Amino acid sequence: MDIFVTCEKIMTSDPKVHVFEEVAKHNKIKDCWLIIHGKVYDVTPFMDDHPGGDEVLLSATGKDATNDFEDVGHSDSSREMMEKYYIGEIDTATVPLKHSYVPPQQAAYNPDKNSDFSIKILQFLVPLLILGLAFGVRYYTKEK
Ligand code: HEM
Repeated sequence: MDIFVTCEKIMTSDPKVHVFEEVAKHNKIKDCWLIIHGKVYDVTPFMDDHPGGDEVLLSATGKDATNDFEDVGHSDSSREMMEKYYIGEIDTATVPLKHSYVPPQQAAYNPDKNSDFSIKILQFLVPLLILGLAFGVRYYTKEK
């Protein structure tokens, strides 16, 4: 009876909650932990057998690997397989936020800017200069 109560306690007891910093340390072939869908998996025994290879599993350590896992389109059987490696939950508050891309600030387009103004002046002056030059050449080379 006592054993039954102990077993029930273990099965219904709260899962271990890991902090990100601790999970991220397990980033080796012989010691590899992953965070997928808020759960922590110790996939060390699975490294050699993972059909996608051990390199991808290693590259998914030290971060929330949910997107990497889902991007592959893992089968239902692979999801069932995961249960074998489940070792607890992740304290989501400790997971660093993803850096989202912030586009560089661009100066608003302003047609009255100085550079635009000088281009307009040049557009007007250059043809005048060419015309003046042409008249000058004609004047000095004219037979007297
Ligand atoms: C506990 C975690 C994981 C388990 C149990 C697991 C299991 C499996 C299984 C059984 C397959 C064979 C295909 C299928 O049945 O879906 C597979 C393929 C694959 N997995 Fe995982 N996987 C895990 C995590 C990951 C992660 C985090 C990544 C990515 C970083 C990954 C990348 C891949 C790749 C690239 C393939 C090969 C797909 C192909 O060539 O068709 N896996 N995985």
